[in-house]
Amino acid sequence: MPSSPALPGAAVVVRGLVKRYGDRAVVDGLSLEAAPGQVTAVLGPNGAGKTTTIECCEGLRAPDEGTVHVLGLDPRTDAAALRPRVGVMLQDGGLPTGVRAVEMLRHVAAMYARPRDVAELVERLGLASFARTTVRRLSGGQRQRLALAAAVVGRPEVVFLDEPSAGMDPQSRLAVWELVHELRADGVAIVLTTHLMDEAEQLADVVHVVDHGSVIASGTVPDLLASSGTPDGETSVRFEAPAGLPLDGLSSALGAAGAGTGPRWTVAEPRPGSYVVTGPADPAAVAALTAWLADRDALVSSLTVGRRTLEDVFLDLTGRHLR
Ligand SMILES: Nc1ncnc2c1ncn2[C@@H]1O[C@H](COP(=O)(O)OP(=O)(O)OP(=O)(O)O)[C@@H](O)[C@H]1O
Repeated sequence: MPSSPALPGAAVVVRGLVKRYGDRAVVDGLSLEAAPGQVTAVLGPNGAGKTTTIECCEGLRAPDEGTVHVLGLDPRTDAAALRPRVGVMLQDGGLPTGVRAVEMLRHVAAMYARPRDVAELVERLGLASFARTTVRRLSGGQRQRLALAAAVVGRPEVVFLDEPSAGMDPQSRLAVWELVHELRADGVAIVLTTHLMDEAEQLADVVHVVDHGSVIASGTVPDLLASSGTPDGETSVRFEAPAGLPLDGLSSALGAAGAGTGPRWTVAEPRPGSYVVTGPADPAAVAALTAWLADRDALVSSLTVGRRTLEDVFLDLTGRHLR
C-alpha cells in the first residue's frame, strides 16, 4: 500500500512493517493507523499476520523493518512510559495462572493511578460466577473476559484486543461489544484483530483487510462494500452444490427471471462446489436459481440469501474465504 500522511492525532501509526521468521516475511510492508475515539479492525484469515502486527505495536516483538508508534512513542524503547497508557488483551489471555480471577484484576487495578471500579467491571463482564476460581481453571471464554477486564481496568488511551470475543458465548460477546462501544465513546483508540466479519461489521469504524502480511484494502465497512462494486440493495445468494456447474447458463437464467431488465448478476465458484451469486435477489430470482439447478439434477446442500458482507469483499479481493 502506498504510504499516506498520518491521520491527524493518530494514536497508532504503523509504517511499512516487516516481520520475518527465518526467511519468511509473515508481516510484509504493512501500514495502518488508528485514531482516538475509533475502533480500527484488522481483519484477515488465520495466519495473515494480525497477531504479529499487534504484538509489534505492544512492544512484544521487534520489527525487522518499518516503524511503529503508539501515542507518538516507540513501544519497545518507551515501554515504561506507555505501560500506564495502553491496555493489551492477548489472544491466549497472557494472565498469571495461579491466582484467583478477581484477585488478579484487583492487583492489576492497583497498579494504575485512576483505575475503573473493579466491582462494576466484574458485574458487566459477568466475572462474578468465577471470581474465586484460579485463572488456570477458567474456561477459554472466561479467561478472555478476564483478560479484557485487565486490559481496560487502568483506563488506557489505547487498547489492543486480539480476537476479543474468540470462544465466547453470544451473551458474553454482546457484553464485550458494549464495552468496546463505551470505550470508543470515551475517546479510547481501539485496535482489534478478528477474523469474524460480524464483529468487524458491528464494531469497526475503519477496517484494514490483511492478507499474507499486508493490507489489501482499508475503509469503513460501507466504503469497502461499495468499493467492491456493490450497488445498494444487492444481495448475495450462496449455495453449495456439485463442483463445476456451467455458470454462464445460470447468469442468463437469472437475467431472464428479472423481467427483461438485462443481466445484472455475477456468478462465481470461488471454491469447488461453493457458489456465490450477486444481484438483485427477489423471490423470482431464487426460484429461477433452484429451477436451473433442478434441471441439471444438481442437489443443493445449502442455500442462503443475504446482503453482501465483508466476507464477500474478501472473496472478491482474494478468491478465498476468510476462514
Ligand atoms: N514465533 C514464531 N515463529 C515462527 N513463525 C511464527 C511465529 N509466530 C507466528 N508465526 C507464523 O507467522 C504467521 C502469522 O501469524 P499470526 O499469528 O501473526 O497470524 P494471525 O493473522 O494472527 O492468525 P490467527 O488468526 O490464526 O491468529 C503464521 O504462519 C504463524 O505460523
